[in-house]
Amino acid sequence: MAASPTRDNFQLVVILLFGLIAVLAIVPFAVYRVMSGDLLAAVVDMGILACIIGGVLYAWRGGNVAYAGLAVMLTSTTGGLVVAKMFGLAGLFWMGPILLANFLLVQRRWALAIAVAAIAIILIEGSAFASALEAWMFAATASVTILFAAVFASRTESQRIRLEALAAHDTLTGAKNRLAMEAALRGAVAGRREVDEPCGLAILDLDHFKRINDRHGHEAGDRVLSRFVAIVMSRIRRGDSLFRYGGEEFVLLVPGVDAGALQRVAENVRSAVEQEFSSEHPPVTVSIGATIREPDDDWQSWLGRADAAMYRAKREGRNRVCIAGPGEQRPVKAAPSGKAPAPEDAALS
Ligand SMILES: Nc1nc2c(ncn2[C@@H]2O[C@H](COP(=O)(O)OP(=O)(O)OP(=O)(O)O)[C@@H](O)[C@H]2O)c(=O)[nH]1
Repeated sequence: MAASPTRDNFQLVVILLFGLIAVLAIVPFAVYRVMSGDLLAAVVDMGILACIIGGVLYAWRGGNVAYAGLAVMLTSTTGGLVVAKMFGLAGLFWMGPILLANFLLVQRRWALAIAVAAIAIILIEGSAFASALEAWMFAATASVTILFAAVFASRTESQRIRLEALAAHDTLTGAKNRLAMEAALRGAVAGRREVDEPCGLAILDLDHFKRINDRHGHEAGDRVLSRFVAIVMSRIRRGDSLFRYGGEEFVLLVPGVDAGALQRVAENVRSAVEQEFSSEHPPVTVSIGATIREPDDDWQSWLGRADAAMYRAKREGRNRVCIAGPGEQRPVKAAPSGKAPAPEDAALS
């Protein structure tokens, strides 16, 4: 099933909602202006609406949401200024919601800068006010409004960033989680069509991890998992990503490497783990299966090949790196009649 474009895109959702609210708010006024013979005002209303809808459609059809947000903000704020000029104090009522919405549409500093500029233009132009007191009251209320909006936007932003980090990371080890892994592998396979650079993938599985739990307890096992992740993270580049695939199994995505470089990265990780845990009893080691993305891979076949190589590393004695051969697959043992074939896991226990 195709993913909805709004599912993971908060900014796109905000822009779409803004467009919907703009239609609901502006269309009745445009109709009223036409019916009361004020065609110029109706044209202004429809012009503002057309520009906002253009920005919304651009974002919806895959355009850059940051640019779309800026375009929608500039259109609505300019529209608000024109309406204030045409209708005086009554037209100024629109500026409150417009300046508030800007904090949802674009980054805080842009919203703040545009709000200050819009308030300054209205005050300097001055035709909306019958007295200095009115101008002061507008300046004070508008300033308080944008200050609250800025504080609220800042809190919302930091909470959203924390929630996104929580949703993408494994809480025990800090590695990215399986959900993030699937998205990253899908992206790497799709990106192949745009950038023709090689990309490596490795599965890292701790050896005999059950023994650590059995001898030292589950909490000691947890500490080993966290230390393992810290060791791997210290050996990989900024653009590489480590994911917890499940239990004591991890996936490492290494963009921009060929098979030789991938083997060196994996070997470096393997020997670092061996060294760092050499004084433990039992010693902790890792088996690694790695492979380069092939032109006709989907993410599952790519991962499956790395898994087959990791399985071979286990069979060949553990604590080693195996690079998948072309078309390598995890062997299956003959199943009893009537049952689906199962991987030869029994041989590893
Ligand atoms: N402490 C701890 N243990 C975990 C966690 N997740 C999975 N495990 C344990 O990891 C162990 C995995 O055992 P196996 O699948 O038999 O693998 P293994 O002992 O590493 O053996 P090989 O992979 O064949 O080398 C099980 O005992 C799980 O309980 C976790 O989050 N914390």
